[in-house]
Amino acid sequence: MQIDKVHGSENHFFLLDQTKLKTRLSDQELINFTKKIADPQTGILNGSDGVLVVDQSNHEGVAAQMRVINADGSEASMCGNGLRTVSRYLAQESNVDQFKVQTLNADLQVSKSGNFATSVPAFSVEISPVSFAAEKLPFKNLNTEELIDQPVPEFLPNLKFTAIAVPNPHLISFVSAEELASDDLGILGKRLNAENPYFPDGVNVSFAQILEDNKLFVRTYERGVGFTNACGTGMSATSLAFAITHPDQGHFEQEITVYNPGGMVKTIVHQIGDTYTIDLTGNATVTHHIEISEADLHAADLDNVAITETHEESAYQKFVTQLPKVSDIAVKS
Ligand SMILES: N[C@H](CCC[C@H](N)C(=O)O)C(=O)O
Repeated sequence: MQIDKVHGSENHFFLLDQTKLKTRLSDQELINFTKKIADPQTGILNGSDGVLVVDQSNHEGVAAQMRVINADGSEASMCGNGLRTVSRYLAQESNVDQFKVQTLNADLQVSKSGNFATSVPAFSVEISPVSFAAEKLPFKNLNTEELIDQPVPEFLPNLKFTAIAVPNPHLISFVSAEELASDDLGILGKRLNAENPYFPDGVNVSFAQILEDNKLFVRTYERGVGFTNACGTGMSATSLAFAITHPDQGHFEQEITVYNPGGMVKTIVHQIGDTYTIDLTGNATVTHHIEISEADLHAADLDNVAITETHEESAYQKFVTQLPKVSDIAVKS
C-alpha cells in the first residue's frame, strides 16, 4: 500500500486512499494513525499538520470524498491546501482535470490550473459555504450575531476582528508588521483553542498584513495543529474579510495574491447576491511516496515503511526563492 507526503504552501499532510485497502481504517484507527504519523517525534518525515483521507463518494456527479484529520486527531470540515493535493491525486488517478470532491459539509468544484512555476503543479479549489453567523462558527458571549471588523478587547486591545466560517471557523485581524511579528497570534490562538468562553469548538486564527492593493501576507495559528506554514481556508477567509473590510484595497472578482510563511497562493472572492464563495489556487506538491503494509496502517506501526523521495521539493523551493521578499513589498506601499 502506498501513501503520499504532500503539501500546499508547505502545509504538509499524509494522503491515504481508503479505496486501495482491503479493509478501510475505522475512525478510531484513523485517529491513532494520524496522531502517530503527524507528530514529528513519533511520525516520519518530520510529521505533518494532519492526514487527508480519500474515499468513495455516494453523491451523484462527485469524484470522491476527502476527510481531514488534524494532527491532534480532531476532524476539520475543510482544508483548502489539502484539497488541492487531493485534487491532484484524483486527477492523476482518473485522468480528468475538473470534478467535484465531497467534503464534510459541501461538494466542492476543483480543477487543474497552470503550473505555478516549472515543475510546480497547481490546482484551483472552491471554498464554500461561507457564513458569518455566530451559530455557524460557532462563537458566543460576544454580544453580536456577526463579528465583522469589530474591536474585541477580550481578545486583544487595539485590534479589530472578523469571524468567518468557510465552513471551518476562522478569526481574522488585519495588523501591522510589528503586530504580526509579535507573540500575540500564538498567545491568542492557544487561548481560543483551549477551553474558552467564546469559541467552544476552537478557531483558526489568522493575522494579515496588507502589503498593497490585492496583496496580503497571512500567518495562521490552526485549531488542532498550532502554527502552520499556511492555511488555505484561512487565506481564503482572510481574502474575503479583506474585500469586505478594506474595499479600497481588496477587490471582489480580482486576483488577490496571498503570501504565507510557506509560499504564496492566489484567491478570487466572488459575491452573488448575499452569497460569497472563494477560489483558492496554489501548488499541489508530492514530496514522498511511502510504502506501508495494510496491517501496519491499521496498527499505526511506522517501523517498516519504505520512503521514496519524488524530488518535486527542489522545484518548489526554487519557486519560493523567486517570490518577492514580503518586507520589500511592504516597504514600497
Ligand atoms: N490547513 C487547512 C485547514 C485545516 C483546518 C483545521 N485546522 C480546522 O479547521 O480544524 C487549510 O489549508 O485550509
